[in-house]
Amino acid sequence: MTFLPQWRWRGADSGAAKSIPPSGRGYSQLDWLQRSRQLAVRPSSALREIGWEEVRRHRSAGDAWTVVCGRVYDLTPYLQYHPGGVEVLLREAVGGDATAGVERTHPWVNVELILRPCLLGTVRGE
Ligand code: HEM
Repeated sequence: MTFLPQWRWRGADSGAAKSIPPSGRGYSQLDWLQRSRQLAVRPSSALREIGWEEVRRHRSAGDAWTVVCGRVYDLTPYLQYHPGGVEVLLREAVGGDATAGVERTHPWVNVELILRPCLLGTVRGE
């Protein structure tokens, strides 16, 4: 059996070796679980309604908000742990609505659970 380090496995569709996540060891979903436990989950009293114009202002790798199913998340700490890589999130999630992308690529992923410490509130009007 050929051993592939976890950031260079073969994609089921392409067969080509991928180089994601980009940062090497220490960025698996289990590492995120460990990291996320160090982040405080906001109490429900701290959650708020957030407008789209505010979401759109947080659109960089250092300040990355997104919306999935009407919930607003600060994705910044999760970016480097995303198994699909950082770039796709910056392109299709950050500063906007990631719901369609999640549904298209991995509808089975429990975003609500994974991003629990990242939850900021809900989108106004949804
Ligand atoms: C914003 C919240 C998101 C979370 C929490 C998340 C989480 C995850 C997780 C856990 C996986 C591994 C799934 C598995 O192996 O079964 C994954 C893979 C992937 N994600 Fe996401 N994702 C998010 C958004 C997105 C978006 C918006 C896109 C693209 C539009 C995307 C593209 C991908 C791709 C392409 C993979 C597959 C990587 C591979 O195996 O080659 N993700 N994501």
